Amino acid sequence: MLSLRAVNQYYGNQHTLWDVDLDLTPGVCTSVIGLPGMGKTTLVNCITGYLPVESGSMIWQEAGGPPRDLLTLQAEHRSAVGIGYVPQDRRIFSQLSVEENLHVAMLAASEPGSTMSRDIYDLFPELYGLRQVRGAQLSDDNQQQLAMARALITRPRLLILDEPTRGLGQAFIHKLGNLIVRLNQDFGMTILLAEQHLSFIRRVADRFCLLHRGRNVAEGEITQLDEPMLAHWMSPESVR
Ligand SMILES: Nc1ncnc2c1ncn2[C@@H]1O[C@H](COP(=O)(O)OP(=O)(O)OP(=O)(O)O)[C@@H](O)[C@H]1O
Repeated sequence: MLSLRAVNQYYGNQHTLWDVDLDLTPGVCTSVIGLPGMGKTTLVNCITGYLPVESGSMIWQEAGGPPRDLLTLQAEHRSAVGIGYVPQDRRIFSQLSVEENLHVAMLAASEPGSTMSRDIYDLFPELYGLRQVRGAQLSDDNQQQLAMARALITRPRLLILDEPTRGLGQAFIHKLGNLIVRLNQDFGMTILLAEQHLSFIRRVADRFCLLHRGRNVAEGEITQLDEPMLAHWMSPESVR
């Protein structure tokens, strides 16, 4: 579905991503893991188009469709090809109600004639009772649900989540895990999850890609993410 080859990114003259290769397979949940500052957010922002890439390629291809060079598309056009994004800071409109936030997302998706679907409230039943409540008045858990609902209302084929568990309690994290598994297994959605919460990653992801100082140093099935690998790349000593 999405193939990255030799992606390099710089912040000014700071070389941040180094020759990153990554393949996302349809229907598979892949987690980009790594300690803080290793480049997870930078990588997802390069895929969504919010950050420019210095060199490399990103090819998007769906079954039966032609390959498309994502790097030629602006961020808003990448969402139109089927990429939904839930950023770490959620970016919901705090002065708009839940329903207005969802309407804005639908308008931005530029699907002429599409109407607000009740399906989204089937996935997020708590939001139904909060339709008229402004974003700023929602709890953190409900803001996260709204950010996900906003990304899902455009029916993406690839959903990208950047540290969705950050700052949230265990009960909500459990519920979030159930939702991600459901989207992946029941709806066949391809998911890219930037995370560092290991038990959550093990529960929801099929595959991992481990970033260390902006390089993809290991990848594979989630069952291959074993203790020696974690000790080597994800312990405090590994940043020295
Ligand atoms: N806007 C920016 N300008 C300059 N450097 C940045 C910027 N954003 C991130 N960086 C740097 O790029 C590197 C990778 O950061 P990034 O946020 O991608 O890591 P991360 O793995 O997502 O970390 P975290 O888990 O803390 O979100 C870090 O050294 C960070 O300080």
